[in-house]
Amino acid sequence: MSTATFPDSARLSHCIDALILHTGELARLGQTPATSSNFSMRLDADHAVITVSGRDKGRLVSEDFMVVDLDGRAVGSDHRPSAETGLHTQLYRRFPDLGCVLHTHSHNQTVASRLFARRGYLRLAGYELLKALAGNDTHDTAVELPVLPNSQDIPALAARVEQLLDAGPHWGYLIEGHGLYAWGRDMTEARRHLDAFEFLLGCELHLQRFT
Ligand SMILES: CSC[C@@H](O)[C@@H](O)C(=O)COP(=O)(O)O
Ligand SMILES: [Zn+2]
Repeated sequence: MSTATFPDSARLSHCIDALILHTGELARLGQTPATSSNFSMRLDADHAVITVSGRDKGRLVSEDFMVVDLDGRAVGSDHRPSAETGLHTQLYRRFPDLGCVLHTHSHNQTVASRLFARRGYLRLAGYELLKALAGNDTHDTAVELPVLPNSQDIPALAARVEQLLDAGPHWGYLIEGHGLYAWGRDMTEARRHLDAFEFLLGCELHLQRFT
């Protein structure tokens, strides 16, 4: 989109640059197959910039982004925002200091989401990398990564997310047979959370071979 369409065009331009850089990296890591995945950053108290629906996330250019309000309505664009916009905007509404939401469909995320769906969560314990999750300062802890049933009904899925957020602090969640949502106060933190979960899911799947 033209950055001139949003009052704080410098902020919009900065966010689009960061999103293009990180989505390209994640695509090259194989985490955004077949146009899957979606990405957003907060612009201000009432707006976010998010990927247009259906675009190849490995080849994004500025025209593949659009502004939405925090109810998911397009602002200054005729494009359709990500089909999962509601899962982004609910997080921005709930957490005023949240700055970035990343959603990917890696192999590890998809396989783990199926393996642990019945239990409803994946327990990650004793890993040094748990310190990558904001607020954790020791390996000697356990974090539960929730696994929600998949649904094409995004408001219903968002309601399930609200329930799990009510229950305690989270840095992300899996959706069964689908992928991972991770978030942070800015792109750096959201990316660190996503990368930590991706690595830890790989470890847990590897360990499964020995149990
Ligand atoms: C191409 S299948 C994946 C989609 O159904 C969806 O889960 C997804 O992640 C991307 O949807 P999008 O509307 O492009 O944001
Ligand atoms: Zn998805």
